[in-house]
Amino acid sequence: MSPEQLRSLLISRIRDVADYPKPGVTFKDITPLLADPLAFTALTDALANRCAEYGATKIVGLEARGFILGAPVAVRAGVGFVPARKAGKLPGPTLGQNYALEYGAAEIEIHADALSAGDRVLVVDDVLATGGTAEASVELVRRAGAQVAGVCVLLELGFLGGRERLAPVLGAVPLDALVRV
Ligand SMILES: O=P(O)(O)OC[C@H]1O[C@H](OP(=O)(O)OP(=O)(O)O)[C@H](O)[C@@H]1O
Ligand SMILES: Nc1ncnc2[nH]cnc12
Repeated sequence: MSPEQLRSLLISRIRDVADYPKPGVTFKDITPLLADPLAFTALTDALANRCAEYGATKIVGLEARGFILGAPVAVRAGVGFVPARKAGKLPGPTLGQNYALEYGAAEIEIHADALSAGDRVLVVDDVLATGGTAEASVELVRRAGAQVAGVCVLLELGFLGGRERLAPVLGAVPLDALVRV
């Protein structure tokens, strides 16, 4: 499948929901994509290819939708999966990071011993909106002593400026969106 065919397939399986979860927000619902095995497999394969390209040794997936996308990518790419969870859910000692997102604020945590100095991490999430979540995850990975190899999202909402916000944080680290609107 060409990149353009992949893009068309993926975008055709993302549904717009007006005024959710707040008035004025158009929510990008990926559940139709998850329900289509062809589209979900194509997405998983594309992200697993990025993982190999960037030489990543671990996937960090962001709760909750980043878990759904990131876990099969880790299996397909043959690397470990590290969950970045919303605060208070991990049982061991954690590192945490507060952040704001398009429609609220939150804190994510990873286990303090989940990553080591030799790890190269691919951060996987479904949507890049304001970039608050991605920025927090990059900070967490670096505070855990690992290197960020790349950030990959299914969908970038370009008009919210996440890419511009992340540019100084990422430097030469690639930020890859399979679909941009
Ligand atoms: O770029 P930002 O403005 O930070 O927004 C992007 C984040 O928002 C959504 O997560 P949400 O916290 O709604 O979590 P969910 O996956 O649990 O639905 C989405 O899955 C991204 O993680
Ligand atoms: N508009 C949006 N749709 C889906 N997920 C999001 N995360 C942040 N903004 C979002």
